[in-house]
Amino acid sequence: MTDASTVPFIIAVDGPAGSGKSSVSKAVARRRGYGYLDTGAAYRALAWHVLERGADTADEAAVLAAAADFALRQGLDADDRRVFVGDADVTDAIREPRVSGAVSGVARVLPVRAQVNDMFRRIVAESGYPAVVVEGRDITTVVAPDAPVRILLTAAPEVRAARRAGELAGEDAAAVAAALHSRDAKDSAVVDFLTAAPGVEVVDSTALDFDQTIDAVLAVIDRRASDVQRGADHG
Ligand SMILES: Nc1ncnc2c1ncn2[C@@H]1O[C@H](COP(=O)(O)OP(=O)(O)O)[C@@H](O)[C@H]1O
Ligand SMILES: Nc1ccn([C@@H]2O[C@H](COP(=O)(O)OP(=O)(O)O)[C@@H](O)[C@H]2O)c(=O)n1
Repeated sequence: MTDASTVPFIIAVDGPAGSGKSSVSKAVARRRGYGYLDTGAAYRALAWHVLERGADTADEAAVLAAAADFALRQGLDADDRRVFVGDADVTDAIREPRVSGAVSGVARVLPVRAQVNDMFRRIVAESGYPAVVVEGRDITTVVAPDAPVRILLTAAPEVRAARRAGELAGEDAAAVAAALHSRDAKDSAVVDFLTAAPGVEVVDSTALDFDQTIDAVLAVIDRRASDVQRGADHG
């Protein structure tokens, strides 16, 4: 599945927390042999890095300083979700509530967004995969606005909160829900991932189970890919 001469076909997936972006994108990538890029993991790793330096992500100068010295390693293999900052394996640490609570501070710093977006585009371009599913908040609008497939994955707020609470065993469900909604409110002040930009297809997973959501996303990919092919045939 790796051919460095291939320009990857990008499948851009955005949506709020707990909508299923990571799990659904990963499953789609596995089924099709595509690459998978979790852009939120990079923001989380940078937030971890800021905290590790004893700083606060509310301090923009501290975020910028940490970003200037940020050695992130993250692959595109859906079966290898490990994330490193330097030699530290931060795969589990970046999912901890202290990092989730700090990450929006990193995400609101615009020069940081520009820096990580360049990194995402480079990782995808050099990946060698025929196609890459890239998921986050601003992939359909900023990182890859020309992607042939652009999807906004949504679900009702209470459904998203319940899904996230189900993952964080031992955490208080009401506290998890409050943290998730507060993070969405902060994040959506920076980029709009609650409404679909023109040309972006909405997949609402509120009433869909996990497999049905995967099928809905695959159906969009196949439809868009055949539109692209038809355009090429007639162009
Ligand atoms: N359609 C669905 N039905 C039920 N559970 C789902 C569905 N989509 C995702 N999940 C589960 O919800 C949780 C949150 O999904 P996740 O992929 O982490 O969301 P996001 O990346 O958008 O925050 C995971 O445990 C995942 O397995
Ligand atoms: N493209 C992206 C992806 C994530 N983020 C930030 O990174 C955080 C973590 O993203 P995530 O995708 O891991 O979050 P979940 O949806 O998994 O809860 C978000 O809360 C945003 O602050 C962003 O600003 N832009």
